[in-house]
Amino acid sequence: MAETGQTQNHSFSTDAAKVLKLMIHSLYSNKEIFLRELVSNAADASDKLRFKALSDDSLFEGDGNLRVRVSADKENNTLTISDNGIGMTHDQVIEHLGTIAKSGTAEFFSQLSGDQAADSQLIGQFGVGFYSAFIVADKVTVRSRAAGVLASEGVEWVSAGEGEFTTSTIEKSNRGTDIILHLKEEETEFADDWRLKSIVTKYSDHISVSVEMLTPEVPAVEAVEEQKDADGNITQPAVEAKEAVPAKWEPVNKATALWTREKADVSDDEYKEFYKHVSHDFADPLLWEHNKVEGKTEYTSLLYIPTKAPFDMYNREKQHGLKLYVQRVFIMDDAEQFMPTYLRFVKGLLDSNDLPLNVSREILQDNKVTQAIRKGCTKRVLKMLERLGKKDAEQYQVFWNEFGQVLKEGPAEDFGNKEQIGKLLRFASTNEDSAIQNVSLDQYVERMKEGQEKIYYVVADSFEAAKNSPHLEVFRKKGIEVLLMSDRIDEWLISHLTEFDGKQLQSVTRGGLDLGQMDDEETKEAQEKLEQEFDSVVTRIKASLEGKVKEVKLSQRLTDSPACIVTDENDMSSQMMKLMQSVGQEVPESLPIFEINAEHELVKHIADEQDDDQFNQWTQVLFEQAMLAERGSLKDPASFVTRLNKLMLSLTK
Ligand SMILES: Nc1ncnc2c1ncn2[C@@H]1O[C@H](COP(=O)(O)OP(=O)(O)OP(=O)(O)O)[C@@H](O)[C@H]1O
Repeated sequence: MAETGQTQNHSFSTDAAKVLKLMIHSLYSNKEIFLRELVSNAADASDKLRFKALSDDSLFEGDGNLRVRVSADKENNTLTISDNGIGMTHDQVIEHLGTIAKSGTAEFFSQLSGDQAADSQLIGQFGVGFYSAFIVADKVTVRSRAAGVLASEGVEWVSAGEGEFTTSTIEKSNRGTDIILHLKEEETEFADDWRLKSIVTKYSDHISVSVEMLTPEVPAVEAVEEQKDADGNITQPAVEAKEAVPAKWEPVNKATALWTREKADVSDDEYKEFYKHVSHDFADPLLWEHNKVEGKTEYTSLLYIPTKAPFDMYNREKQHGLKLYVQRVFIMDDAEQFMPTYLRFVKGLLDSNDLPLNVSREILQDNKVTQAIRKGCTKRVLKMLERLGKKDAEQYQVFWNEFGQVLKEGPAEDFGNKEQIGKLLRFASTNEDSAIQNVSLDQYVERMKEGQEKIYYVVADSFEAAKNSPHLEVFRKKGIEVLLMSDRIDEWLISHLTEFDGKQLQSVTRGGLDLGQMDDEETKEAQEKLEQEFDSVVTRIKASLEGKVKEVKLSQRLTDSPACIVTDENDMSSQMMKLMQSVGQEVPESLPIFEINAEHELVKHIADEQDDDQFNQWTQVLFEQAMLAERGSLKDPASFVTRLNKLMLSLTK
């Protein structure tokens, strides 16, 4: 560490100047939020100290009255946010304030467009926290001393937000952090007490730490005796003596932890502001629920569903979870034990009366109370979403578009709530043939045709591929709805969601197609007749494709295409094979079933072909075409092209 007074120069770890410039530009129209961010950090620092002091009281250094102070100096155009929380060491300052952003930043910032409205949403998702100070300041000084270290081990961090910062060791007698903003010339409004007070009450009323501002000194008043002129008229009224009232720090926020209040006493705006404090999100939440649970396990939960997904939501390793309080004392951030991974977008907090104050992540892991709360919270979120889905389809769609992919991990992770999660899923379907995923399984079941027993779906690489799959032909003809799935996770989802509402989910590309009672007797008879007629052709094709197919069948699913590939009931689906291959996994060899459409002109043509060589060529081409349509690639594409060319050439003769 440097000697006191010695200054060290550092560079920010990313393209900081650019990032800051973009951020300032994007957030400028809502610049006052910098104060919310800084007060929020200061309140967090107080919470952290209170928690640490549970096991080491001496960290309070005799001052357990934790508060945040906001003060302005008009003359020097500065604004100071000061806390007596946990503070930071020299190394922590470099770690926390020297990294403008976390991993994935470069990629994230490449998405910014220069359009202020769109960018501010993106930046909000990203969370700028401390650095929002640079929206209004051209220089920021941070002076901090960590709780429990010597006064001489304070640290000062200074930066103009242009890619570099300096640190030096300072003497700081009081514990905690002072953030001093040297306001830009045009931002004098933030050195005005009234303005500051109104921002603090607007954004920070609900946080549990007291935010104080200095009420200026009222000077003493000397007593004056009443004086009258000769006619008895008062020329000088009496003035009573008053003692000077010294300047005083007074709380300007309510400082009652919002979740401890009665629901009926909390306004929507207060819930929204509190969300921004706990989540570091800039946008309003989509919905929330606040509950006091009584009974065997007692706790309060305040759970929020965000409107926008954070930029790194798909990273399953990313920290997530709820803030945990025990008897109103902050214990930890990101307590992931209370939410399953597929609900990792849920933000908010829990306050438990049943956990010990010295609870650690390890204790939480294997704890009955944790399990009961997790179960309760999971059910609550699922219910909350189900209600939204029923009440407001438009809002639900906003949710689904942001978080649907994550929710699809649910049935695999949370078997017990499979049916409940199933109700929340939305898919594209042949009902509308649009890529928008807005069909629920309940809606599907409602629309099922008479005699239809299963829920049909197709999984493909893209929506277009799913929509145009030859396997859908007979379903379209009969007017049976099929769910069109094309998200990467869908195959995984469907392998865990095999039933809904007592109805089996059935892939249209798999196994024998049994449309059950939906085929009338006439159709069945016609099919049997065709099968007899084509018996020898099928045997011939089978011989021609020896070693390449498991079986050859007359298709019941095709109307327009000559042939298609079907996966045997117990084999791995084409989509799962592709998924495994894409992550470098070995895929067990399994032969497909080849189905031909006896009504198709090409198939009729082959059936009549007497020349064995020609017959083989046609069969191979039909087979390879079907493989291409289903799997997207061929083992030997060059031979396919040669064969096709040869056949086309023969047609020109
Ligand atoms: N007043 C403070 N006292 C102690 N530590 C602080 C203070 N302000 C900031 N920090 C530290 O600096 C870190 C970075 O703060 P910053 O506001 O940039 O991000 P954040 O609050 O962690 O999250 P987000 O980026 O989502 O806002 C904090 O996590 C905290 O460790």
